Amino acid sequence: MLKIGITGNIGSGKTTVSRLFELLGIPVFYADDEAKKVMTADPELTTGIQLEFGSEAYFDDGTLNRKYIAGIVFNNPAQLQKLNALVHPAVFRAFDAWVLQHSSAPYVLKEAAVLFESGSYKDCDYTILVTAPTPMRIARVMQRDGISEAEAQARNDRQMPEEEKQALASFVLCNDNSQLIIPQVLALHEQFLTLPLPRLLQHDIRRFFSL
Ligand SMILES: CC(C)(COP(=O)(O)OP(=O)(O)OC[C@H]1O[C@@H](n2cnc3c(N)ncnc32)[C@H](O)[C@@H]1O)[C@@H](O)C(=O)NCCC(=O)NCCS
Ligand SMILES: Nc1ncnc2c1ncn2[C@@H]1O[C@H](COP(=O)(O)OP(=O)(O)OP(=O)(O)O)[C@@H](O)[C@H]1O
Repeated sequence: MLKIGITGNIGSGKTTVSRLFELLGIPVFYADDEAKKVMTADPELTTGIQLEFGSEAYFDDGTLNRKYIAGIVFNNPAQLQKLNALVHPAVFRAFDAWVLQHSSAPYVLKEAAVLFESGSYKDCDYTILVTAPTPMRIARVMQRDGISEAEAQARNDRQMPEEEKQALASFVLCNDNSQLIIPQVLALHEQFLTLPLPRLLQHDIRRFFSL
């Protein structure tokens, strides 16, 4: 069974695109959601996070104080690295267990904001990058989350630039409204069902034709 990573910088539309694959019956593991789950459910992790970021990291009822943590980590790369080092191993383990539960699917998707930054793309057979220009992505996130331009920009600045990700991705989906997204998803789905080329070969073909 193929494991396909799907990512894109903030506001690119990777969750929207992943939902389209779900409509086609493809199981999707949402790493960002899983991260939040383990950050409240795994006692070792909650202790580690409190030791690193203080007891304000959680509300009295045990829920995660996302705004507080976001305020720290998205303005300080070293703090973000510490949080990633605590959280990512637990998410990787959860993904491995999840894959075993979906072994009858033709392929599965792992949706992750930091697929390339975390190195978890190396565990995928193929990767999809969803792209859109930065101002469009920032505007989408401001509208979706009701955050300021500076807050959205700070998160964007903590991510690897889109151009660097394009060089690593097996497939690129353009979600800037210049091309319809559903036909792009359908074409990729057909390809994954019928043409499971090894990742390296696919990557080399794309590079050869400058796709
Ligand atoms: C700091 C937290 C609590 C903020 O939560 P909040 O609900 O406000 O944001 P959310 O998780 O939905 O993230 C929104 C967007 O921020 C960006 N983002 C999130 N985590 C990271 C990260 N580690 N590095 C860079 N950008 C990130 C992504 O574009 C993401 O889609 C949360 O993002 C978090 O715990 N991040 C660290 C864990 C992590 O890496 N998760 C993602 C993949 S496992
Ligand atoms: N093609 C599109 N046209 C207009 N709006 C879109 C399009 N694609 C996504 N959006 C909207 O943009 C916002 C961001 O999309 P989405 O949540 O899928 O992005 P994301 O890459 O998962 O973001 P994040 O990294 O913040 O989790 C959402 O409100 C979504 O409805």
